[in-house]
Formats: sequence, C-alpha cells, structure tokens
Amino acid sequence: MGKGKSKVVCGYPLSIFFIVVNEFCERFSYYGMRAVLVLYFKYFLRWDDDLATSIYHTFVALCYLTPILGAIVADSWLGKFKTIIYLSIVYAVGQVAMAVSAIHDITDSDRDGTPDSMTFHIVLSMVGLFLIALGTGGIKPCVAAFGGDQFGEHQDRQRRTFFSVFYLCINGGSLLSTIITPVLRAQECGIYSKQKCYSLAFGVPAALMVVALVVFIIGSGMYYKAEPQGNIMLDVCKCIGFAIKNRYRHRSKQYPKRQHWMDWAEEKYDKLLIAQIKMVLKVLFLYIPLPMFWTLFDQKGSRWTLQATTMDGNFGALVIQPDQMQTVNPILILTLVPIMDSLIYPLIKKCGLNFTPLKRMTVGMLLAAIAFVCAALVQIQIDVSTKQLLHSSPYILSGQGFIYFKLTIKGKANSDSTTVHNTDKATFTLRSGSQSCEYSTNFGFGSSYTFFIHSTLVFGSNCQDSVTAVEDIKPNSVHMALQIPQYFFITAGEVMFSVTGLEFSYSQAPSNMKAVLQAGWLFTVAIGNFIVLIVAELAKIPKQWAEYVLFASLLVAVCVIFSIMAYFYTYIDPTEIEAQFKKKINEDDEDDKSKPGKAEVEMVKRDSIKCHDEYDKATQTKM
Ligand SMILES: N[C@@H](CC(=O)O)C(=O)NCC(=O)O
Repeated sequence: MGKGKSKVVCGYPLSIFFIVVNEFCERFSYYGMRAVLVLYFKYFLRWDDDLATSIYHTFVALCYLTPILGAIVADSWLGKFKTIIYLSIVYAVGQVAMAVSAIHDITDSDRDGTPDSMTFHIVLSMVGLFLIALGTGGIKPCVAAFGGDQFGEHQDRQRRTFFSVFYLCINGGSLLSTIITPVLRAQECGIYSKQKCYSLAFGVPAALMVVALVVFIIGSGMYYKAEPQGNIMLDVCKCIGFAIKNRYRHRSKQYPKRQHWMDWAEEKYDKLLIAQIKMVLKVLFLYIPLPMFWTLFDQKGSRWTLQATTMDGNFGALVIQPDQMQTVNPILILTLVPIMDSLIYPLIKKCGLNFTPLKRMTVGMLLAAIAFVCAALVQIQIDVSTKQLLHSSPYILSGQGFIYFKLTIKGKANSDSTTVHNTDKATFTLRSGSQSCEYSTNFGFGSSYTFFIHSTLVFGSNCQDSVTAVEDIKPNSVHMALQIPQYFFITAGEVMFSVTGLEFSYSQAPSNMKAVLQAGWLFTVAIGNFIVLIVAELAKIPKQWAEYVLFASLLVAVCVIFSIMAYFYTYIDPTEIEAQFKKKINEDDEDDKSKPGKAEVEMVKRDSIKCHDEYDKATQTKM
C-alpha cells in the first residue's frame, strides 16, 4: 500500500502518475528553453560568443545552486507540495517573461525588424532566467523526494522502479524538446516584420510548464503530504555548532571520549536529531568526490559539441548539426535504463554478485572516464586528418587577373552570407549590372574554398568554366558517428551513477531531511560545472586530446578515492533507526516518570549508550 489516499494500480500508488507527467513537462520546458538559449543571446540580443557562453554557464550553475533554497523552504516551512506549487508558478512566469522578451515587435517602433530598445529585451530576459533558475532549481529536490514519499515502507522495489521511470521521463522530455524547439526557432514570425521565432521557441516551453503545474494540482487529492518539521537546517547547524563547542570545552583528558564527535551535542539536543545528523553527514561526506563525474558529464554540451563542429555530419538522408548530437544522450538513456533494470542488474544478481548502489556509482565513474578516452581517440583522428591549409589568402591576392571570394562550409545553425550549411550542390549567381550567370559546385562539411573568377569572364547562362575553386581547408573527414561510442559510455555511466545516486540519496536520508540531501546531490552538479571553468582556465592545454586524457585521469583518481570511501560506508535504514529511537525515548520518558529524582548526568550517559547500541545495530550492513 502507498502512503497517500491514492488508489494502488499494479502495486504503485496512482498519485505517482501525476508526478512523473509533471516531471516530463517540466524537463521539456527546461531543456527546450536551454537548447536555444545561446543562439538567442548571440543572434537576438547580439552578444558575442564569450558573453553568451558565460551567461549560459552562470544560468546553468544557478539552476543547480537554488535546490538548496527549495529544500530548506520545503523541509522547514512550506512542505514539498506547497513549495512545488509556488515555485512552479514562479518558474512559469519566468518562462513567459522569456517568451515575451523574444518578441522583437514590442520595441520595434521603426518596424525595420530589429528591436529598438535592446535594454528592455535584455532586462526582461535576465529577470526571466533568474525566475526560471529559482523555479527549476527550487522544485528539483522536492519533486523526486515527494515522489519517493508516496511509497510505503514495504515498497522498496516499487520506489526503485519509480526513480528509473522518473529518469526516463526526464530524458523523454529533454529529447522531445531538444528536437522541437530548434525547429520552432528556425521558423519566421512577427507582427510588423518576420524574424526567427525565438518567442515561439520559448513560448512552447512556457506552455508546457503551465501544463506541468496543472497536472500536479490535479493529483492534489491523492498525494501523501509529509508535514514540514520546523526549521530543520537551522537546528542542524546549531546542533553541529554546539557539538564542536562542547567538544572543545571538554578537550582535557579527564573527560571520557565519546563514540562520535556529534555525541558531544547530547547534553542539549535530542538524540534522534543527533542520529539523523550523523546519517546526513555520512552521506554528504561520500558526496565530496562526486562533482568530478559532472565535470566530465556536462562537457557533452560544450567541448563535445565543439568537437562535433570539426566532424562530418552527413548521415546520407540526414545532415546532423553538431548541437543535435546531444540528443544521442537522452535517446540512449531511454534505451539503456530499461535494459539495465530488466536485464543487466537481474543478471548480475543471478550470478550471485552484490552490485550495491555505491559499486554501481563507482562503475559509472569509470565508464565516464572511458568515454573521455574515446573522445581523446576521436580527437587524435581529427587532428591527424586536420585540414591542412593549402595556401593562404594573401598569397592568392598576389595572383594576376582574378577576383576572388572565400567560402566556408560550417556545421552551424546560423549563417552569414558566405556560409553554406550542408554538403549539397550549391549554386551561386554572379552578377554585373543586369548581366548574370550561374556557378554550381559540391561542398564537403567544414571545408573552405577560395573561388577565382577569371577576369575574362563572359556572362552567359553558365559561368562554370570561368570560375576556379581552390580548396583552402579540406572537408571534415572524420564522421560524427564516431562520437557515438563516447556518448554510449558517458550515458551508461550516467545510468549507473546518476539514476542510482538519486535513489541512494533518498533512501539514506532521514525522513525530515530528504529534500536537503537531494539538494546536496544537485549541489555536486553545480560544483562539477565550476570545475570545468576552473580547469579549462588554469590548465590551458594546447592539445584538446590531452585535455580529455587529463579529465579522464582525474576522474579515475577520484574514483579510486570514492571506492575506498564507499568500502567503509554502511547502509542504513533511516526509518528503522528513527522508529527505534522514538520507541526508546518513549520508554525512557515512562521510566523517568516512575523514578523521579535520578541524577541527570547518569541519565544522559545511559541514554547515550542505548542510542549508540540502536544506531550500531541498524547500521550493520557493510557495503
Ligand atoms: N540525461 C540528462 C538529460 C539531458 O542532458 O538531455 C538527464 O537525465 N539529466 C538529469 C536531469 O534531472 O535533468
């Protein structure tokens, strides 16, 4: 049985249906907006690449810092349900602000197709992004934990499946939106003049966020809503502070040692709270090496996409843009999660191996490191085949009797006048006054040509013989399909590391600190992103393949440390520990009533021994 008033369907509370649909729509909204964000900065707000990239990464980092705020609000004040509702409203308002900020007609008073007051659009979009970061980050730790809350104590298997389905929904939403919003952006729209339709590309995610909110509200009557339990973060900080102070005050040898430094808070704080803090600290300590995984993982949106720009995206009937390669990740997630859950993990279990969550996470890290070794190998191949500059333009300028123009074939989504975006035959019209002629040629992906137009050119219907094309930069010869192995390994790593870690964080958290631990988990993503910026800035390695190898080596080193830490970790059942503590405290209360006048110091000592025993009993399972 689930915990709420929800019906149970096939062993699952019906209420989780609303939660996974909500997650699908929310992730559609988030990834859809994010997919076109850099292009919006560059082509609508007219920012240069560096500014666009920095603001983009700052936004992403903010999205992973705000979960802490959401978790505090949920656990100590509003509860998860109300926090999700209120912050979803903030989120939807942010998305609408983004969509409005992208309507060029609002400030285009001279109707020339460009906004007249860029400040208006910049301010509105920055406000929108801030609200989105607050909303998406704020609800993130709450939704997963709220979903987990819907399961009863004996529904561990169902709860694990829920976390897998939850992850599938994230990637279903991400996959669809990453395909759809770039198509919407490429449309032209406007009232007075037609421009690229960023407002539609942001408007659809805004609509999906409203749908997410409505779906979540519809399920309202069925949810189990755990009550917030006071300002838990403040209590935790005060309790830790007191334990440290008390330990320092009693540092002389005459005071007997205590089992755990947190036990020095026993004079003032509830033993249950101390036990809960111990559980959280144990998990947070394990989190220390985790950001390194995200450092590698999140580079698929930056370094790997840049790598793809130097590769050949011609898949026959389909020409793939470099940024579209990122959709390989959600496609593989949708394939791998069911395969892992229904085939690989049960097979490993059948072989008698205890593939514990922390072991899975360790393997996940190693797979991510392998992905980066693959990326390095691909990079070496790209470097070997690197387009040699056949000659330079100044050399051509010294030629006689030609005019020339230069053409670059890029794998990018937007163009200037001399950039062609596919490998098809392109046709150019050469004009002089009313006379014209046509010239056609085939191009390779990523190549650059200089065209010499003979001064003896005679205009007619065809000027094929009067133009000589010289290849400056050879077409990209390394195919983008070669990135698939690195995507495969990083995604398999993600399934083992991230899906498992999400569930692990939930299962090891005390009942009143579940969202706090989810936020701690997400905080590792933010730190991972900062590490990318720091390493890229500090290391300044000239060879890209060497940078990939550096990141892979760093992750292997961190993985060794993590596996040692994981070896010493003991899995706990927070519900059982809490129940035992509550029972013991009740018994002691009864005891106190029947034996008044007992020395308080003795009481503290005895309670402490009992509670240690309970804690030790419950944490016997070595992982
Ligand atoms: N695989 C990613 C989604 C993507 O990059 O398209 C994922 O599952 N991320 C977790 C999340 O919560 O968004």
